[in-house]
Amino acid sequence: MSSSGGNEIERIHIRGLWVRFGSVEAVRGIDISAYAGRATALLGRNGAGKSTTMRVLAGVIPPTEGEVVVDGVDVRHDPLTVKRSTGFCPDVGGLVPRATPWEHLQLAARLRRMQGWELRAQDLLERFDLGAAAHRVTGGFSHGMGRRLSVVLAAFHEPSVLLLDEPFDGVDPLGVEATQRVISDAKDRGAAVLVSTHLRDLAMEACEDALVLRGGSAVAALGSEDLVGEDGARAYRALLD
Ligand SMILES: Nc1ncnc2c1ncn2[C@@H]1O[C@H](COP(=O)(O)OP(=O)(O)OP(=O)(O)O)[C@@H](O)[C@H]1O
Repeated sequence: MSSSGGNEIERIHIRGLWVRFGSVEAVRGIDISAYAGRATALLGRNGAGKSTTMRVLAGVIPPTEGEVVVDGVDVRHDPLTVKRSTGFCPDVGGLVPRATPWEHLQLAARLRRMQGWELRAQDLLERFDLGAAAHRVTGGFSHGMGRRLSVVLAAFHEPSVLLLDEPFDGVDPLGVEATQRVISDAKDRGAAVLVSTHLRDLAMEACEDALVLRGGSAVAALGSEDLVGEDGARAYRALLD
């Protein structure tokens, strides 16, 4: 962990990140700083490099080049610690079709040696309206139910870095509200939150900062007030062209 010019704790520190898949340059030299108690929106068109950046931060794929430090740990040196300390809601997948939400939470608790996890698990499932489905296999879940469970799993162990990739996609208003509360609770306990989404208005409600990616590069770092409402929509559109 390092500190910004003020007294903020920098929980995500990316400098000169490049990710290549063969000849495809998914991420082309981006820098990101994200701080304790703040949420940052990662915006950009399809293929801009948002999910790839999230996966690197979660320790799922290695950076091709560049420095990526998550809560003081270099992902290149210790991806396992990074995996444990982050909470990651991937844009797709991540759920075991033959397991129930309760079994997912049980496994997550065992892997992290969490004590007294049951009450928190129950509370999160209720908040996300998944209480009645707690013992149903996820293979039969609707898209929105799967999204909501993925957010629950990411937030469950109260990580210091919460990474939510398209958490609002196909989620109903109650699920959106529960997700906004998870983001705000995470900020209150000092986590840094990164939210990748196409839903600019929802992102601006949850986030203080925004980073716009285009073709794997960062084209703007803004405060959320710059991207709100119709003026914000126009400003955002201009950044995408
Ligand atoms: N495993 C992979 N192998 C090859 N190319 C990949 C792989 N993952 C991502 N890419 C490519 O990298 C680029 C960035 O993809 P990425 O998924 O990061 O974009 P995104 O901004 O999350 O897009 P979306 O909004 O559609 O989810 C795209 O051109 C994509 O095809």
